[in-house]
Amino acid sequence: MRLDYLSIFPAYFDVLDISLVGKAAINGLVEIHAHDLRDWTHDRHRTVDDTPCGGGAGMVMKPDPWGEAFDEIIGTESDPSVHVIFPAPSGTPFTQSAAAELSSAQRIVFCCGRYEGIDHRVIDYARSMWTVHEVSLGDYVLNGGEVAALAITEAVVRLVPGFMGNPESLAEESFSAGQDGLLEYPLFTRPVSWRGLDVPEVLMSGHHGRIASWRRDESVRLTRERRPDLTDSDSSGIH
Ligand SMILES: Nc1cc(-c2ccc3ccn(Cc4ccccc4)c3c2)n[nH]1
Repeated sequence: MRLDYLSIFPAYFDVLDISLVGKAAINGLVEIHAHDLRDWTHDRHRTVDDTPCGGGAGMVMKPDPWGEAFDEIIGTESDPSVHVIFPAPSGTPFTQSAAAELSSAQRIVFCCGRYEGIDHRVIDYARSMWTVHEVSLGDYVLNGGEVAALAITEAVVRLVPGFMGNPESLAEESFSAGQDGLLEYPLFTRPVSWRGLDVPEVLMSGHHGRIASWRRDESVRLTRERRPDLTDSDSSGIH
């Protein structure tokens, strides 16, 4: 899997060399390429923004640098196997199932906007050439797309076959299909007693049936408390 990042702050992606994603890069599972959008400007000030047509506050990212960067990084041929991701507050909420779908992609290009956003013709052009995803991380406002690109990268790469040492652990995570779309139950490890707080006895009983039942009950309880929106979905085991 090749991952490209287009941004006016490409150094944001240096962190990928440190983390787990860095290991995947070393193992050849993923290739990481960060690019400075200003490399595709031609004026002395390396300008990437301009005032919004129709007025309004803030600045909008000009289409020209994006188009030239696309030509060089992706090419001028249409290819639906290339996934181009535009993080945006107006995007579709990013989900675990979207991460799972993207984990089989061979090529993902993250377009990280700043200012008030990117000229919409850039997205329209990308849609005419590749498979485009406008995604939101959640209902809160970031200053640009870089943090969202990092989060999406981690969610996707950890699902790439061969990346996780123990793929079985993926099945038990919150939001995974194996968890029936429920939140993960509380976790404990040694010591059994810590600052007057004890591990639930059932977990020390060695009785696998009771342990499984306790964990299920805890997942249902937590999901009902914190994410009632998940309790009605078809994928959840509770209705
Ligand atoms: N989930 C999520 C995504 C973003 C996001 C993504 C890309 C950009 C590019 C510029 N901004 C700043 C901005 C703030 C408010 C309104 C419009 C643009 C971005 C924010 N915020 N929150």
